[in-house]
Amino acid sequence: MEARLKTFFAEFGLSIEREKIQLFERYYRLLISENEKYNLTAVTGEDEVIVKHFLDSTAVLLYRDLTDLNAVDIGTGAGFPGIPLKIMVPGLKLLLLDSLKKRCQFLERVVRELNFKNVTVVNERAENIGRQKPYREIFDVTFSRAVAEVRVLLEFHAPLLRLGGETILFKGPGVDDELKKAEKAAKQLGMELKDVYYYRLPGNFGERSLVVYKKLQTTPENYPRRPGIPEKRPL
Ligand SMILES: C[S@@+](CC[C@H](N)C(=O)[O-])C[C@H]1O[C@@H](n2cnc3c(N)ncnc32)[C@H](O)[C@@H]1O
Repeated sequence: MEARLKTFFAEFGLSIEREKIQLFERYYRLLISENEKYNLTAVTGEDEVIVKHFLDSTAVLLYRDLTDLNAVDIGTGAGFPGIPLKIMVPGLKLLLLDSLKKRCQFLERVVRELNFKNVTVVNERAENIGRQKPYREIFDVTFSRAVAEVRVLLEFHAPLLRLGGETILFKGPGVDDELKKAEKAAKQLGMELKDVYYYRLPGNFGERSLVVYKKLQTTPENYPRRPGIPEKRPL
């Protein structure tokens, strides 16, 4: 696996040291051995996991540095993009948030076995944590991959983000419709679309995009609304 990881990371434009390769290998082994028990991922082939999960999660590093930032990964599932980003940027302070208890139990194990510092796992819904004082408006950067449409995600992310912070959403190649639909939500929540970066995964695994919003105003106190409402009645 070491050679495959090196090749794919180099093709993607990122350099990776030996210790990081070893952490990815341990993470891969845990993901595969615990997949049945925790229902973690449909993707299990070595190349596919490396490219579609590991590399894709690190795409943000092609565009910006995350060293020492305070980050939350909302709807992290088996740890994407949070865990690969933590491997690549050991100084990242990270909260891994997911509403599924089983996935959080798996993440606790990853944190223990990979010996991560400054990583917290919270089993909660984004709508609930966003209303709680210790978490509200404290994060420099917030991520989500494959969780919901942009206008729903903005309601999850904006309340957790500090003023001037950035929300980074991992999306497929065609995001124009979603961005248009999210214009009203962005305005209401004090967020502004800053950039959309398009990139191609190595090995013909397809195209993706990163959608970046910046927080310009404090989020009104009535957001996020109660669990389930953002999806049922998006802004
Ligand atoms: C399709 S999975 C994607 C997981 C991971 N981000 C990835 O890219 O592989 C969506 C995850 O979001 C979580 N999720 C969905 N809605 C959520 C919410 N409102 N609050 C917290 N987690 C949520 C689910 O439990 C699930 O693990």
